[in-house]
Parts: sequence; structure tokens; C-alpha cells
Amino acid sequence: MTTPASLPATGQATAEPPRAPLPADLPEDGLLAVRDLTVRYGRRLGCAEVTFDLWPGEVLGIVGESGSGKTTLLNALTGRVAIDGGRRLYAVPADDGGGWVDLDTLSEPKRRLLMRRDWGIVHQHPRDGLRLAVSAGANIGEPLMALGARHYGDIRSQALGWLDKVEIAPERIDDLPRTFSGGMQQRLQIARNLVTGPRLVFMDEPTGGLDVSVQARLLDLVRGLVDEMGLAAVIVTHDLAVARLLAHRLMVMKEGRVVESGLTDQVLDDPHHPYTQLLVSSVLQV
Ligand SMILES: Nc1ncnc2c1ncn2[C@@H]1O[C@H](COP(=O)(O)OP(=O)(O)OP(=O)(O)O)[C@@H](O)[C@H]1O
Repeated sequence: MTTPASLPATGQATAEPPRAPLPADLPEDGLLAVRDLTVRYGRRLGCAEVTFDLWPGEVLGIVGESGSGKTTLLNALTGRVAIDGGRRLYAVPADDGGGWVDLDTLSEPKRRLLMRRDWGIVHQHPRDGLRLAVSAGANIGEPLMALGARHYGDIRSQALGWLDKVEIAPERIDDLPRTFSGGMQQRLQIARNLVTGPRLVFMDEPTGGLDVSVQARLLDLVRGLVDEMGLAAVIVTHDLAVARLLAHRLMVMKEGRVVESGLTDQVLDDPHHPYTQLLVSSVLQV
């Protein structure tokens, strides 16, 4: 296992747990590898034995009806819920030495730095991903400062650049996000997540709760940014139209398990599993 050079040295207080050997089947050019990931809430299953690989620049959609385990899987991937089994492995950038790291045996400071630097998380509700008490500009500038940026002029100009990218007027830079519409808040949350140039972004129902016309605009924006930045993304959605538009590949979940996966068009146009067939034919309430 290679440890990135720029991650902090591990001291006694942050000693890493013993390392199991890496799985033998990790793809050489992969970005994220998940093996048999399982989460239980007491006796209830959140997700079970989920296994997949994600490649740089690839968008993976996770679809399924309500309660199928989509959010649990996303939260397990991002460390927001504890896992009961399985492994999460991440390929660090070549600049940092390359190679796979096991996210569960990295020390907490290393894992946090890696996630802050390389990952973004876009929540369904902007209030969960924004700081509502500080200005739009500060919401975009803070992640840069967390990674060491100190020059006020540079930070402000990057914030202005990102406001422009997400179609928010520059004169709103000093306004609080609570004065923004839902769609604007979501676009600001996206800017806050992308300003640091992450390699991987997780999105939970990014257009949920927005009007249909606002959704369409946001989807176009997300698709454009993901393409332009060559981002890899894991997107949870119950909306198959969103999945069709954004995802290269889909995993269909039912009762916590992946029942079908494949290229998006293949899964949606020629579903093999009866559950996917029901989903696609809109018989199920998703
Ligand atoms: N905090 C929790 N405590 C107990 N059970 C939970 C908790 N969160 C989720 N579950 C259960 O885990 C299962 C998967 O739920 P999850 O929210 O991951 O599904 P989902 O597909 O994201 O659904 P939705 O689209 O409605 O959010 C469900 O049976 C749910 O009731």
C-alpha cells in the first residue's frame, strides 16, 4: 500500500489499525473500489454486500425505490454511517504516490484530509451542505482556506469565478444563502464542493425538492461541470430520468442489495431483473 507523500505523518496518538492485505482484484486504473459493504441498523438491513469499482471520470447512478438502501450506501461510502462489514478502497492521485489506500485503516486525520481535498459531497438539502450564517462568497472560499489558501484577493476572485460558473450573479457574493432560492442554494452548494477541484463527488438526490424547470437547469449545469472537470461521481436518485441524463452506469438496489448493474442505456432500455423491469415501467412508486 502506498501512502500519499503530502498526507501528515502518523504519530502515536493517530496510530492506524492493523492493515489487512488489499483485495487481489483491485483494478489498476480504478478510483474507488467497494467490496461487500454492509450496514445494519439494529436488526434492519441498510445495505448488504455491495461491491463495485468506479473509474476516474465515470458517473455511477444508484437507483431504486424508497427504502432500497441508496442513501445508506452513499453515507457508508462517505463515512457518515458506520459499516458492519466490507471494505472501501480509494486510489490516491499519482502526485501523492499513487496506489490504493484502505479508507478504514487510514488514520482519521489522513482520511479527513483526503476527503476534504479529493472528495465533494452534495446533499439533497442545501442547508446540510452550506453554512447558512455566512455569505455566498465565504461558502465558496472556506474549502479553499481549509486547504491552506490565505490570499484574500485570490479567494474572492475564485469565489466570483465559481458564482459565474453556477449562474449566480456576482453582486450576490456578500449575501447570505438563506436569501437565495432553493435552486440557487443548490448551485451554491455545488460551487462549494467543486471549488477545490475534487476527483470524486457524491450527490444525494441533487435535484430532489426542486421545481421541474429548476431541476432541468440544474441537471444541465451538473452535467456540464462533471464533463468539463472530468469528475467521477456517485449519484443517488429515485428519478430514472435524472439517472439517464447523468449516469454512465447504473446500480439498481432493492432491499439493500444490488440486483442489477450495467451501462445506463442497457439497464433502462433492456432491464433483466424483474424488479428493474417494474421500476422502468413505473409500476413501482420510486
Ligand atoms: N437511521 C436509520 N435507522 C434505522 N433504519 C434506517 C435508518 N436509515 C435508514 N434505515 C432503513 O434502512 C433501509 C434503507 O434506507 P435508505 O434511506 O438507505 O433507503 P433509500 O433508498 O435511500 O430511501 P429514500 O429514497 O426514501 O431515502 C430502510 O429499511 C430504512 O428504513
